Amino acid sequence: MRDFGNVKKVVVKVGTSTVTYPTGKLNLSRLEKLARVLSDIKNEGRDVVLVTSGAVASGLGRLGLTKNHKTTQEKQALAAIGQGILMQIYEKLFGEYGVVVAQVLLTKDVVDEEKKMLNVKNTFEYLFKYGAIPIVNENDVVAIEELEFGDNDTLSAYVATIIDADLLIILSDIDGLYSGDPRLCKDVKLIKEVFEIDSYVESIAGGAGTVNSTGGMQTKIEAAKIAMQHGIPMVIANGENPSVVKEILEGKEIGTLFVSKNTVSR
Ligand SMILES: Nc1ncnc2c1ncn2[C@@H]1O[C@H](COP(=O)(O)OP(=O)(O)O)[C@@H](O)[C@H]1O
Ligand SMILES: N[C@@H](CCC(=O)OP(=O)(O)O)C(=O)O
Repeated sequence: MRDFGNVKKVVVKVGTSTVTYPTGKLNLSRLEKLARVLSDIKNEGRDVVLVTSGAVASGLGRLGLTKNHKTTQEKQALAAIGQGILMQIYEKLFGEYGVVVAQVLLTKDVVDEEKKMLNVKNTFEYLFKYGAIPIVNENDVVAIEELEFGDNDTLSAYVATIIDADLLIILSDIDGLYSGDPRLCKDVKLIKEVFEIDSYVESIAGGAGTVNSTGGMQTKIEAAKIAMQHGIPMVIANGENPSVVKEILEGKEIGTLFVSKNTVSR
């Protein structure tokens, strides 16, 4: 068993493959379960942040387009269309559980500028005071790094450091970090715990698995580095059934845990 009994602040990141179908349409049954479990862990008394991808895919889905060969500018416009679609469904689903949500669009440079970072930190603080669940995505109209490198994973790690989270959970379309990309290699094994991001870990992390996703395991390892440097444990788990979030918090050994050896248990 893992000891997450004292986790007060938790950041949960969901990838494009978790919230949308390859058609770009919303995966409603999954989103319903996600809203339910996050509302539930909020009711337990925790501060919860949801970092969500899926804006570009939702834009594609709404327009009936496919991803192939979209330019960065096209993706920016699609993200602007899709972001509203995402917020509309989150507003509806969390609203059913009486939970207030807030849209927070960020760019990663907030961590480089003290003034901006303080503004963001203060906003999160008041959102928690108001009992809201901040729903974060990158501001793709302003920043293009993520659209090119698929980096909501590292954005979620930055958010975890800004709010001084006790745990970061990344939900993906795979059970965790394997000894090789299961889509490409046979006989790969799930790695349960990683205590250090060394050259071996970097070497086994490959790119994205599905048509609308970006970043793959590489950006999740980058996220783990950031989290571990700040003493924040991170778990990668399969978001197929979002109720795993609750099980992870209960200490069940699900997915891959990244924890620096000198991190005291939170
Ligand atoms: N070593 C690895 N272990 C697990 N998955 C890997 C690995 N290397 C590459 N991948 C790929 O990373 C994918 C998950 O990342 P990604 O496609 O970006 O999804 P998400 O939308 O959840 O961010 C997996 O489906 C898998 O194909
Ligand atoms: N801001 C983009 C996120 C792109 C991205 O990082 O996607 P993913 O690899 O699925 O987490 C969007 O909402 O489409």
